Parts: sequence; structure tokens; C-alpha cells
Amino acid sequence: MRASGLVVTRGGNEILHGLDLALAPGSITGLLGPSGCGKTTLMRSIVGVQRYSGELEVLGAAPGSKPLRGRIGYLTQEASVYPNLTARQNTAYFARLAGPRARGVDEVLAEVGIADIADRPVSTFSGGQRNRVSLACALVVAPELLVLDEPTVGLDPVTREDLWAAFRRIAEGGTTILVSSHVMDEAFRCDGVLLMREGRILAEATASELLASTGVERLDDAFLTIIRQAESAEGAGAATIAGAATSKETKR
Ligand SMILES: Nc1ncnc2c1ncn2[C@@H]1O[C@H](COP(=O)(O)OP(=O)(O)OP(=O)(O)O)[C@@H](O)[C@H]1O
Repeated sequence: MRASGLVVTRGGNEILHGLDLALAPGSITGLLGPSGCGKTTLMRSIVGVQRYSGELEVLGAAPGSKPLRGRIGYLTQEASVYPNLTARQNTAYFARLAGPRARGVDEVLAEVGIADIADRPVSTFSGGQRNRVSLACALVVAPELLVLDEPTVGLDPVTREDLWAAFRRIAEGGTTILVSSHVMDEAFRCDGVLLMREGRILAEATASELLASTGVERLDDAFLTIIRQAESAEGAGAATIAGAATSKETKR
């Protein structure tokens, strides 16, 4: 996946201001940044449900184009499942749509930790359980690109740990994963991190590089440091982050 000068306008306001980024095949990239900075908007552009200008290439094609259907898994923040169907029926439905490339339904239900309640209607599930049904539907199509908008929100540490192990296994199988999160420590699970603020990418680095470049011990503090640096550099030109973190935005 590759973007160059990606601009998105929503409701008359420019939300993404010319992003340049690339995701390596089989890698896990964390998308982090304050609420409202544009993470979902970037994800929507990549999966093909958002108008944009600039260049965007996903698995060698234009986002939303026919060849990409079935090759991308997208988990939105709101569970996209049929409440009157069971978890198994929901997952089986998406497996049917995917055709021969689909993974086994049981395997995926176990992977997201809902095998034991798979035969209950989703309407009886908690919010976290419902989100995991949604995740199962995204995973069962064996996507080449998996875009996950806050997949671990509201989950307990054990389930969170299991899901991250599953994401790593899926990436090792060649799937490229872009995952947004508000939990800064989840950045350590990723091969690289994109730190966004106000529709721009402030830093692109590994979690360890972010710590090293800011000289702090906690990732929360590293992000705050980078955001403050960017704020104080604003008006004086692009923010330059010490060390490995670099500003890759295109000025417009
Ligand atoms: N349909 C819309 N019309 C106008 N503005 C919108 C629309 N949808 C989103 N926005 C604005 O675009 C900006 C980016 O929103 P987006 O949902 O991409 O942020 P986010 O980083 O994913 O936030 P969060 O972490 O809270 O989910 C926000 O300021 C939001 O208010």
C-alpha cells in the first residue's frame, strides 16, 4: 500500500493534508494519534469508502476497485454484524462471500476467543464480544490487507494478548496489517508506528526509536514530547523530530 500527497475533505473541511506513506507487505503498522486526528479517515481511504485526491495504490490497484473486493478486511469501530444471527452464522456468511479463499470458520472463531459462545445470537453478546464477531468476519476472508480500527478497545488484557498474538501470526502469513489504537503500549507490538496529529503524519518509526529519539521511558511521554515539539515548530516550518522519527508530510 502506498500513498502520496493524500488529501481528504469531509463536510467542507480538509481532514488529511497531503499524506505520504507506505506499508510493507507482511508488516504490522500501528496508527496512533489523538482523537479526531484522521486515523479513521485514512483507513476509509485505503479500503475504498472515502473520496480523496492525490495518489493511493492498494495491492496494486485503486482503492475500492473490483479486483480488490475480497482481498481487504476492514474492521470498523462499530461492529458490522447481523444481531439476529449467531456468531458462527455471521462468520460463515462472510466465508461464503469470500469463496474458496476463505479460512475455516471454527478456526477463526477460536482465534478471536468466541468459540464457546459461537452458537448464540449476537444480540445477546457484550460490546467486546460483538466486536470480536466483527473481527472474525474480517479475518475469515483471509485478506491480503487487514485494516483494523481500534480492534482491542474495551478488551481485557488476556484477550488483548491473544489477539495481538493472532495478528502477528496473520502477518507472518504475508498479510499486511494497519491497526489504530489509543493504547500507546500496543505500539511495541507493531513493526512500525505512524504518529498522526491534525491530519498530518508527525513521526514514522518503531516504538523503541520513538523512545530513543525523545529520551523518555514511556511511550505516552514520547508521543506527548513529539506533539509538543511539533506544536512549537509550527509556523516555523515542518516539524523535525530528533533521531529516527521523520516528518513525511507533503506541504500544501
Ligand atoms: N462526515 C464528516 N463531516 C465532517 N467532518 C468529519 C466527518 N467525519 C469525520 N470528520 C472530522 O474529521 C476529523 C477526523 O476524523 P476521524 O474519524 O478520521 O478521526 P480519528 O483519528 O479516527 O478519531 P478517533 O480516534 O476519535 O476515532 C475529525 O475532526 C472529525 O470531526
